[in-house]
Amino acid sequence: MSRDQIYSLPQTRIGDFTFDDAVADVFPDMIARSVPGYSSILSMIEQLASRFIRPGTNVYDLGCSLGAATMLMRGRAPATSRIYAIDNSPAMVARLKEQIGSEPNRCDVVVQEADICDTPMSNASFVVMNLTLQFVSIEKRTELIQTIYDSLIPGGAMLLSEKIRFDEHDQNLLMVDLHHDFKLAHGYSELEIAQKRTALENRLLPESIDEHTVRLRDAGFRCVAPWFQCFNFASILAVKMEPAGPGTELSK
Ligand SMILES: C[S@@+](CC[C@H](N)C(=O)[O-])C[C@H]1O[C@@H](n2cnc3c(N)ncnc32)[C@H](O)[C@@H]1O
Ligand SMILES: O=C(O)C(=O)C[C@]1(C(=O)O)C=C[C@@H](O)C=C1
Repeated sequence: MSRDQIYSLPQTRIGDFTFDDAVADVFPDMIARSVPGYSSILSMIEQLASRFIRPGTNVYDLGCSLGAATMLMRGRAPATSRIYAIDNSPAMVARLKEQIGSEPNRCDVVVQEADICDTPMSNASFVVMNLTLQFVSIEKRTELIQTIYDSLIPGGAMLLSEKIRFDEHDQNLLMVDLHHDFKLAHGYSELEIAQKRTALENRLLPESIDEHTVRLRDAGFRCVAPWFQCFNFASILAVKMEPAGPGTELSK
């Protein structure tokens, strides 16, 4: 695995962070050393795939990067389901297309270079947005979450992982600081951390768990369960409930 050294030398002008060839080349190392709990989240995506993916349905990995979640889900998905792995970074999509082929007795994987905000979705049993919504402009997030909700079959689920912010000032500072310590402990220098922070400033827009929860509930998800948090990263499972059976009280 190539080591991420993108921000190791001083830069005179730090441009906005982009998912270009340089990032795609080192992405597995970058994300493992930058996101506390990334490997745990991936292994839970695999577990959830077994539970939620239904035969004959679609699965969406939105902002799939190099397809880490897609590969794990494919191992658990019925052969009659289909995974759409979507990303708008040509560098990520090219690498994933090279790697993924058809495998006997495994479901199809369709890799698409597209903006997830313009992607039609339907008949979905499981939708994953692992650290992607944070890069979508805030004005477009509500419509995107609604599109996902509408595309899900009853009983289908969405997993949303995000970098988060905290309303309480001291708590926010503490979590940002602990994330900083995490990066130092994983071999990044103060310079690398500072330069990447500048690059991400206008690109990665974190919201609070409450803001995410309210948006998910407003879209129609009745079960919204934050299930993971480590410092300023969190993951939420949202389930579209089956319609209530005859005689069952609907409690909203
Ligand atoms: C942090 S990475 C996601 C990591 C990946 N989901 C995983 O589990 O390894 C964010 C990805 O989202 C993609 N992305 C950001 N905005 C997007 C958009 N509007 N449409 C499609 N992909 C997007 C980026 O190109 C990048 O590959
Ligand atoms: O390095 C950071 O501070 C991050 O926020 C990590 C993060 C992310 O959350 O998406 C940022 C960009 C890279 O894609 C990998 C990880």
